[in-house]
Amino acid sequence: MSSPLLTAQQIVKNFGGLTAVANVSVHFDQNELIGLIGPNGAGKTTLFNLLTGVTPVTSGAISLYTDQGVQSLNGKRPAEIAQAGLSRTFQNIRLFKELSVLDNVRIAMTNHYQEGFLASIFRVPKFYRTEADMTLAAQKLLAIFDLTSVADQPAKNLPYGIQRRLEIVRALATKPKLLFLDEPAAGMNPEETADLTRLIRQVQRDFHITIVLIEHDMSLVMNVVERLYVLEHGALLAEGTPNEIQHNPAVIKAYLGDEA
Ligand SMILES: Nc1ncnc2c1ncn2[C@@H]1O[C@H](COP(=O)(O)OP(=O)(O)OP(=O)(O)O)[C@@H](O)[C@H]1O
Repeated sequence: MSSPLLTAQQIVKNFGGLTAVANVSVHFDQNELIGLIGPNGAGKTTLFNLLTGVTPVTSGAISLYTDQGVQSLNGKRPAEIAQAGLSRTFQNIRLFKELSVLDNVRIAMTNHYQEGFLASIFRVPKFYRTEADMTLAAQKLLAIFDLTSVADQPAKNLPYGIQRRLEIVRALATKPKLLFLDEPAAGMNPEETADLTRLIRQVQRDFHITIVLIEHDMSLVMNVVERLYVLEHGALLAEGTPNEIQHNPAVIKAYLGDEA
């Protein structure tokens, strides 16, 4: 039996008259790799924003299962949610472009515990004793992701696919229990997408974390995830294994129709 990590029950988000997320319930278990798919405007990014505190829910309950019991995430700010163990990447790349690859990772580590960029930049987070320890940990992460040779380069010099990889490293630098990836393969060529697929699998396995992935690239999703949720017009259309989803008539009609 898998144990739950995060549950969202009957989540609703209204933007004025528009219901972007309509009564959606999902659960993500420990060490799971889950896909979230659906047509444009289905509410996928909004759901990520709700779960990570970027946008407040209109109604519904978000609960995180921890060693200390169940913790409600409702009303928590993004920094508090990050501290609770949820980390994410965004659709658009959000690196500090002028800073080195290594500093991008070090800042991500410190951001976990401090609110402001300036306040955090020279502080060492709790889980490292010294700045040297933190730098060593950042270097180790870069090595795992094959980024050692570019550690001293400004992030802006990296090719697009490598920048996206660095974003995942930054999200991992906060030592999350749950990692949300919002279209990590967007804009990548097939070779970069194949590399990324391997990387996501490796991260989930080696870091023993739960990963939730929004993705338009169906080959990536179907190859990598264990379970999928499908959203349409803000509502949950289906849930199942990749095989079940691929054969679900409602999903084929709503989303896979042009690929089936
Ligand atoms: N801040 C906002 N204010 C008003 N409407 C919003 C806001 N954010 C999202 N929406 C609307 O909510 C709906 C869901 O959008 P969302 O971006 O979550 O969809 P998505 O499934 O992530 O789409 P895509 O695959 O194109 O990224 C859309 O109709 C969108 O226009």
